[in-house]
Amino acid sequence: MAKVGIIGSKGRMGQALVDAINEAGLEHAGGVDKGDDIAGLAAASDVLVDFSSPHALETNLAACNFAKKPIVIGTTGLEERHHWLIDDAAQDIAVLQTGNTSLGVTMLAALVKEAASRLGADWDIEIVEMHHRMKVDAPSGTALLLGEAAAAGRYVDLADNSERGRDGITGARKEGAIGFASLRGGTVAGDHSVILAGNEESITLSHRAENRMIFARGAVKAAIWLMQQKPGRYNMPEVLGL
Ligand SMILES: NC(=O)C1=CN([C@@H]2O[C@H](COP(=O)(O)OP(=O)(O)OC[C@H]3O[C@@H](n4cnc5c(N)ncnc54)[C@H](OP(=O)(O)O)[C@@H]3O)[C@@H](O)[C@H]2O)C=CC1
Ligand SMILES: O=C(O)C1=N[C@H](C(=O)O)C[C@H](O)C1
Repeated sequence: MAKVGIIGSKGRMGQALVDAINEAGLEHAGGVDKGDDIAGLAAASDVLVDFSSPHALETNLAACNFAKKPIVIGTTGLEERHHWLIDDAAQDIAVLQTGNTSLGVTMLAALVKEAASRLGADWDIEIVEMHHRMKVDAPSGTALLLGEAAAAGRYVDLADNSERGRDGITGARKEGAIGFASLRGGTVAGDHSVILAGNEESITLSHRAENRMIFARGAVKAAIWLMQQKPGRYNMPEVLGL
């Protein structure tokens, strides 16, 4: 039976993961939180799943690389330097990083890419997300993933076209911009809408997470799949065949 180690085990996602691991008939190899022994966990696990903090990423990747174990990274709030670290580690071990492990969001991203590629740049794209009051990063990893999908559909770079944190006299919207807005409150597990606003008509593509088990089940599915892969960097569409 495959042994799954959890990074961020006492957190909201870590707890949901324990249920998903049991539900899938896998073994829980143990878990770590801030200050715990990640090297020991990596040695004891067949695959690791990380829902913790960007601050932990470098150490986590080093431990997985040393033990030659694959890792699923669901942690969000990652910066460019974190993606370089992931690319580097993926030369030696299998790594899957995603802002959202659910089937629904993976499908939504494919629909957003398709819509963005078929509609002209005169259709303005805005991404709105709402999460629980404890969330520490914005925009959400999912919002950024959906922004990347829209940008890929338009064959442009998200970094050159995103508009974040509008406030005050912002001036008119730039043509081709992909806008982000983040709401925080209550216990919302994760709501995302991508609005494509044209002249006198608009389309809204949305996803609502009703609870965290959708993320946990997706992460376990990804972990099982990742154990069979060669070193490299992978994503959820590959796991789900979308
Ligand atoms: N990709 C996806 O589908 C999803 C991603 N997420 C992301 O997962 C992450 C965790 O979310 P959530 O569970 O709600 O957050 P929580 O704050 O509930 O849990 C985070 C856990 O990580 C631990 N942690 C913090 N720093 C470290 C560290 N340096 N090393 C090891 N463990 C550490 C915390 O331990 P301690 O209390 O000791 O600090 C805590 O137990 C977030 O980035 C979130 O956005 C969430 C849901 C789905
Ligand atoms: O922090 C959360 O809770 C979530 N984080 C992920 C994100 O940043 O998109 C995924 C999900 O929406 C829940």
